[in-house]
Amino acid sequence: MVEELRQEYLVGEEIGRGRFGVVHRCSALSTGDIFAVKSIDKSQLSDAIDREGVELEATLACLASIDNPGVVPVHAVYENTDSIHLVMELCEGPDLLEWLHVQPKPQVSEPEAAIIMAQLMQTVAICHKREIAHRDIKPDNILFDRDGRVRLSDFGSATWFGTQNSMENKLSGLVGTPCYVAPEVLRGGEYDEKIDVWSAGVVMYIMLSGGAVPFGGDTPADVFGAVLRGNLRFPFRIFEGVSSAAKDLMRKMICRDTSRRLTAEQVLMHPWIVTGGTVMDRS
Ligand SMILES: Nc1ncnc2c1ncn2[C@@H]1O[C@H](COP(=O)(O)OP(=O)(O)OP(=O)(O)O)[C@@H](O)[C@H]1O
Repeated sequence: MVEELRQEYLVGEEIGRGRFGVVHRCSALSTGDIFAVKSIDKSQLSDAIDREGVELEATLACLASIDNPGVVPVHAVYENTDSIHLVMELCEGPDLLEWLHVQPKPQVSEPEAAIIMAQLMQTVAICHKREIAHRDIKPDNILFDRDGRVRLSDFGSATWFGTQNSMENKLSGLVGTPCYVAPEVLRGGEYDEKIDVWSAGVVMYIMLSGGAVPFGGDTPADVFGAVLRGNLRFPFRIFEGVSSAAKDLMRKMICRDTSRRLTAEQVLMHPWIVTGGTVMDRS
């Protein structure tokens, strides 16, 4: 652990763990304020893309969180040659994945899902305006603060697509999580920030289906095949009570043709979001 972190914070119990990071609760020794600290052991990162991601994570998480209440604020960063530690606001609530598992009813209601989607897409729209693509939107990276407000976390796969960074603002690299990743990422060519809209659409589908994924399979290869085919279906037994407005929005987010896929800004203007998921036309 970096010495300055040890001098300024008391690191407590583990509260989360991902592929790269271990997250602990911690308290500032000077004020007693409670935070979360995500620690990444750099020696565990064998892949060049992963190493690049870790270096960028702190910078992009800070940039994304300025005047953007939907991103977990980063309070301090400590780094040495072996590890990097991000001291962040502690999100007290469960992440969306845990929250979906503790739902007493099988499906999230449309108004509940619309609030989550509106907050998520406002956050994503601000990130995209700042030329930051998150590239790993999924329920485990959607946290809730103590007021129940959505906080997008884990900028470990994020990248900056500013004009000086890459030709014609195009991105590349195989990143993301199988069920949520957009087909253009899997195809291996260039892509843009609309990959986040696809992943957010998959999150919406999971919320309204009570946990079913649009593109599943027994192995990652099966999932990738299903994503590449991109054949979006709304099985009647699962989506019987879901409005056609919600399905219309999901079709426009989980859309293989990127020129027709909505931008994050356009998602915010869709009638299902604007009416807070209260459109009553069931189909
Ligand atoms: N600020 C926070 N407050 C509370 N819990 C957090 C916070 N940040 C992360 N966590 C918890 O720690 C877990 C792992 O964090 P995170 O997703 O950032 O790690 P990671 O190694 O980058 O994960 P991934 O495998 O998704 O790349 C999260 O799923 C969440 O439950």
